Amino acid sequence: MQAAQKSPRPTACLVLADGTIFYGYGFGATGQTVAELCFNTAMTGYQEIMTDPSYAGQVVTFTFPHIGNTGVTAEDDESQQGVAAGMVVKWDPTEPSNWRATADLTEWMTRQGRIGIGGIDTRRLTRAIRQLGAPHVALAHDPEGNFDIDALLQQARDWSGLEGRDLAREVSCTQSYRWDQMLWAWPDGYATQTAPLHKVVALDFGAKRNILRSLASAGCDVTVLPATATAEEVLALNPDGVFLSNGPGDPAATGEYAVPMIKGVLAADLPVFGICLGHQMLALALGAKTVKMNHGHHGANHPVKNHATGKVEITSMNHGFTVDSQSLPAGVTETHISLFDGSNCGIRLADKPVFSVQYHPEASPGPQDSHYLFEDFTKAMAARVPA
Ligand SMILES: NC(=O)CC[C@H](N)C(=O)O
Repeated sequence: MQAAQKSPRPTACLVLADGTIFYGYGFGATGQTVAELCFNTAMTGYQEIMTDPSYAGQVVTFTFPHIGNTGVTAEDDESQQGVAAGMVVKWDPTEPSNWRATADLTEWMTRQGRIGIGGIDTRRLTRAIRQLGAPHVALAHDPEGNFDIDALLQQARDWSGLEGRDLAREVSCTQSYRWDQMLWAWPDGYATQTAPLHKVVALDFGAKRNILRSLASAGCDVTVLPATATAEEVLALNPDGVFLSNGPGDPAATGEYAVPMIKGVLAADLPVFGICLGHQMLALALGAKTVKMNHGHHGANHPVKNHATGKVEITSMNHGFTVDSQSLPAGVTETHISLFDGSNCGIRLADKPVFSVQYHPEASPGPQDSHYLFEDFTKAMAARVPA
């Protein structure tokens, strides 16, 4: 008997604002969504990527073809719910084959209300993203295969994009809370800290859980505050240091609340550490500018040069905006640069333990070369002589 043939009728389509259409097979939720399209080159960690709040407003193209092979497990969620708008893959998601899997990816995508499209020539699509610069797209999934292409194209063209969008406020927690979970494995062995030594206030602009775990494992007692917390609210908790999280959207659109809060914290002379959106916000508060990139950096294999050590760190990245290094004011040192395009990847105040990086030292997913930054932060807090 012949094996059942898959229906040739496409059940999903991806419409780029320039009019290019990709047809494929839908999985996960049905319906349609409009977003910016980016690509991620990581070989693993699709669940962490899909649940990273920094991907709000973006559909992610996975350039690695084996997506779905480790299934999903709640332990790997980087936030409470799927936040990337959708996913594009080359093959239909692979069946899970992993002892940690509690569900398969397609079922999880349905539960999360996220649309997936498989059967796409992701190499061709990635080239289009590089050429067009992160295009606006409409992604639709209909099991009957009925698509109103003109309407989808119009939606992609009408979408206002991420520039000027403040999404951090939307994905942030609304109430403050304490974080107490450790990493299950520390890069140099297992987490050893039992009693937290440093009181840290972490501003949640869309914080990934592994960042909070990394802080806790480095010896921080972490209190998380909503994105719009003021400097007074931060300082009222009497922290030893302040952490600025990653998050989605345009950093410049958060200036109304993030910049005055950071300026207030800097005036209190506390150690400050920022990651990704937190890095961009710190740069803005110090007087620098941020700009939109052509297609951003999204992957787990990006080489970054650390100017202080001369070493190249392989890093995890996810950003579509960047700090304009030409705009860094006097007193702010560029500490790291991307070896892909020379863009800024880190800053530090010359005379204070205030520093931030554009990439993701929490490595979720990704390499752990830059984990030392969490220790640099705790060392700065340990060295601090309270006023
Ligand atoms: N991961 C992040 O924090 C991303 C920061 C910002 N939304 C950007 O795209 O550049």
